[in-house]
Amino acid sequence: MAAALTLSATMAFAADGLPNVTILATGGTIAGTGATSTTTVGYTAAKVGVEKLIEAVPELKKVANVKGEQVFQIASENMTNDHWLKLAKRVNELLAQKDVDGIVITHGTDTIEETAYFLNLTVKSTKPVVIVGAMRPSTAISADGPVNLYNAVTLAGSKDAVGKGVLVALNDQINAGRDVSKTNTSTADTFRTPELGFLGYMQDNRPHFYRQVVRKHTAEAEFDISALDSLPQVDIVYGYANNNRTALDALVKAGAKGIVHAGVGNGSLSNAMKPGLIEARKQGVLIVRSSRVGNGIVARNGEANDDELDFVASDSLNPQKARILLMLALTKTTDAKAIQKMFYTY
Ligand SMILES: NC(=O)C[C@H](N)C(=O)O
Repeated sequence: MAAALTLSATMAFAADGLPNVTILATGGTIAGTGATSTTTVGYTAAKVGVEKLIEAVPELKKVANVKGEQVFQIASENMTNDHWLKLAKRVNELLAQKDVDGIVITHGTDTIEETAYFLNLTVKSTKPVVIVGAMRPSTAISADGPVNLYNAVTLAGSKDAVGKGVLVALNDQINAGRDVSKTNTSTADTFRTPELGFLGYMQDNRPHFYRQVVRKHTAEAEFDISALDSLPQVDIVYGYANNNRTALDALVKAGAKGIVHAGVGNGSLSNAMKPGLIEARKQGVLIVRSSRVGNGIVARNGEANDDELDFVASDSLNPQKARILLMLALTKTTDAKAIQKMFYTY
């Protein structure tokens, strides 16, 4: 295990009594600029640097000693496995330092839920990690970035956030990185944990927690990316009426080691798709049955006989999160039964 890992951590706080929070900036709309103050949709993401983001919220100084680092500057639709590996390694390096109490990551909202789950499984510390974004660019009359950033820094500097896994905080709500999803293309209240609910509120300069995720994460997770410079190729195929296996076959031919099937309903497989998945499995490709529904459990041996087909059921992970767990699982094993266990653990 790498020397930089902190398996259990307490927050030290600086001499002035404030926590030391590092903001890692990665781009997104929170750093976006529009042509006018009323432009809320047709803007350019990833333009404003981390120092400017910090300067825009002088109130941050009251809640933490804040340092900023520009890790990259992208719209989050361009997020890649390489970006995740770089980010997770930097987070682990920083959290191993005694003078870092928490991390905030500013991020585009389109893939926030994926980065949050990736870090939830690869950060080796119990110190708070909070991901934040905005739905409106920094230049908008109604910009949500400043208050979201203020709340995220407050949360990352709070002892209440220790050991809670990677958190996503926007719109005064705290969501778990495992479960949160973007549910609306453009409104400020887009981040939700459908049905299971969010964990708590940010209000009056402090977090108010009401629930906690019981699945393993961060310091308890078994995945170690410290020596990795790539991840196994895992892709997603989508279920829909009148579908076919063309995309699936192309992905398998292109070298996919795993396929997540975003099936209809409870992860159902059409007669057109099923033979392709069975063939792929026979060639050694791991198959995870997930659902495009976005809510609920895909039950093992429910809509397909996973025992017989040697498939994995995604439990409650949506396809994009199932892809992340399958990639990390494949860094440890290619045994479908062992991977199924991971889907019930994380
Ligand atoms: N609101 C946003 O941040 C959307 C933007 N496309 C991004 O994910 O970078």
